[in-house]
This record gives sequence, structure tokens and C-alpha cells, in this order.
Amino acid sequence: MANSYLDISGVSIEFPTPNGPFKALDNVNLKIEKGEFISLIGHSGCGKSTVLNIVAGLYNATQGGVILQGKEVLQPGPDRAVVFQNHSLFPWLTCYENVRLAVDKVMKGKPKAERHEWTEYNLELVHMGHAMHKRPDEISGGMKQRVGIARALSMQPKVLLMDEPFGALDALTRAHMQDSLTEIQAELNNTVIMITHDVDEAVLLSDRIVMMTNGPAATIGEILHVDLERPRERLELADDPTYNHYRAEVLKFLHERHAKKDVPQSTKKATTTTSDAADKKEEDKKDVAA
Ligand SMILES: Nc1ncnc2c1ncn2[C@@H]1O[C@H](COP(=O)(O)OP(=O)(O)OP(=O)(O)O)[C@@H](O)[C@H]1O
Repeated sequence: MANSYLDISGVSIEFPTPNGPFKALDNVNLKIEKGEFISLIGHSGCGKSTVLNIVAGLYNATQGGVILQGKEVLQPGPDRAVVFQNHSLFPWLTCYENVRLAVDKVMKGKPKAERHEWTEYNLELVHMGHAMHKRPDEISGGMKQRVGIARALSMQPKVLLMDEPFGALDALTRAHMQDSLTEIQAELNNTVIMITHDVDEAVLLSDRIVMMTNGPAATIGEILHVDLERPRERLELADDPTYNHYRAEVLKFLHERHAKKDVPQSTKKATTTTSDAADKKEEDKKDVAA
């Protein structure tokens, strides 16, 4: 069989703790093809970020490993860009300068004009061209997250790793960001691994949804192939039986087959997110009020 683009193979990890080693992941196996959009979903603390950190090269697996295009991942590198939940922009630099910094790193030796153009191109791609000379404290949370995505995309990574990229945003901004990401994905065909707690977000964006069991020693429980045509329109999908079937499958996995034992029964049903449903509802209320 031909090698896959990204191969997460037999990955287990133990963290040293004062009470002895803690096995967070056990035998995680996942093969990802170029251009695939993968969502990782699972209850809080199951090990999603740990998987992402291992692919990023920030953690090394205790057993198994990650191969990207035939090369073992042993440390972080510009071929794997990470976007975190809380944007990590330098506050003293403008949006342009924040992206330019990354561009200068990956396009060392290229003419200045080319680097400038590429910086602008990526900011335009996330619809931030109009505010590129503002500093992070002058723009909204959603806009900051756009700049973070522009910075990651500008590095032309082989894999884009996103750890709840829209988790801190209000519901309306989150929907706009999801739409932007869909557009960018259609244009660039990036290979993406995205952690999310939002079932609708996972179904809307993904080719496959990877559902993780609860920890310790978490692993992949099930993988759902989302066979919905692209482009996907959120309003049309709301009444689409196939979409609703996928959504129900993920909810069943999370709230029936792998319910968290410490979650009371009453809160297990009819939540669309895995852990922050209550917070989200509060947020949604605020959005409606705004
Ligand atoms: N550096 C570390 N040292 C010790 N334990 C760790 C470390 N990193 C993660 N863990 C533990 O590994 C488990 C998985 O953590 P991880 O952050 O990957 O979960 P997660 O699914 O991303 O959680 P959340 O959805 O809440 O962000 C947790 O029990 C966590 O406490």
C-alpha cells in the first residue's frame, strides 16, 4: 500500500507526574491524505491537544511516531503551522508585521517585494486587508484569529494544526470564521487537523471526524466519513437529513457510547458541544442580545 501523506502510527505517550507515569494516549493510529480536513473531537481532557502537539513536534511519543511525507517528525518545523484558540500575536506589531515576521522566516532570500506581496495576499485571503496596519489591541477577537490564520497560511505548511481555533469567539463570529475557512480550504486545499468541541463545526468542515475515547490511555474510538458535497452551505444543511444523520452519530458517540462518567445524566442529552455547551448557550444568548 502506498504511504499516506501524514501517518500517525502506534502513538502512545506517558507523562511523568509526581504519582508516577500518566498514560494519556494509547496506540493512536491515523493516516491522513493530502488535502484532507480532519476534525478531532472528544471530551475535555481525553488527549486531543496531546495528539496535535505530537504532530506539531512539541511532544515526542513514548511509543510509535509521526511520519510526514516520508520524514519522521521529531521537532517543530515550519511545515506544520499551529493556530491556537487564543491568538498568539505580538501585541507591539501590526497585523501586517505579525504575518511578515513569519513570511520573512520561510521566504528567506526571496526579494523584499515578493515577501511584501505574499504578506498582503494572505491578509486579503482572510479579509483583513483593510486593517492590516492596525495593532492587535485595535481589532476584535475574530479579527485577531483571522490574522493568526493568515500567519499560519503564509508559511504554506504541509499541515495546518488548529487547536479549537474558534473556541473563544462568539457564535456569529465563529460562523463567519467557519465560512472563511471553508472558502480558503476550497482555494488552497490544505491538509488540516482541527480540534473542536462543536459538533456542527466538525460536520460542516470535515472530510472525516475522528472521535476519541475518554482518557487515561485514550485512543481513537470511531472515525466518521462526512460525505457531503462541497461547497457546503450552513443554511441548506440545517434541513439536510444526511447532515443531521452525521451530527446525530457524533452526539451518540459522545453522549451515549463514551459519555463522561462525571457528567450528570441531565446534561448529557441534546447538547451540541462536548464540554462547553452551557458556556456556549450563554454566549449565544449574548449574541442574540447584541
Ligand atoms: N505535559 C503534561 N504533563 C502531564 N499530563 C499532561 C500533560 N499534557 C497533558 N496531560 C494530561 O493528558 C491528558 C490529555 O490532555 P489534553 O490537553 O491533550 O486533552 P484535551 O482533549 O486536549 O483536553 P481539552 O479538550 O480540555 O483541551 C489530560 O489528562 C492532561 O492532564
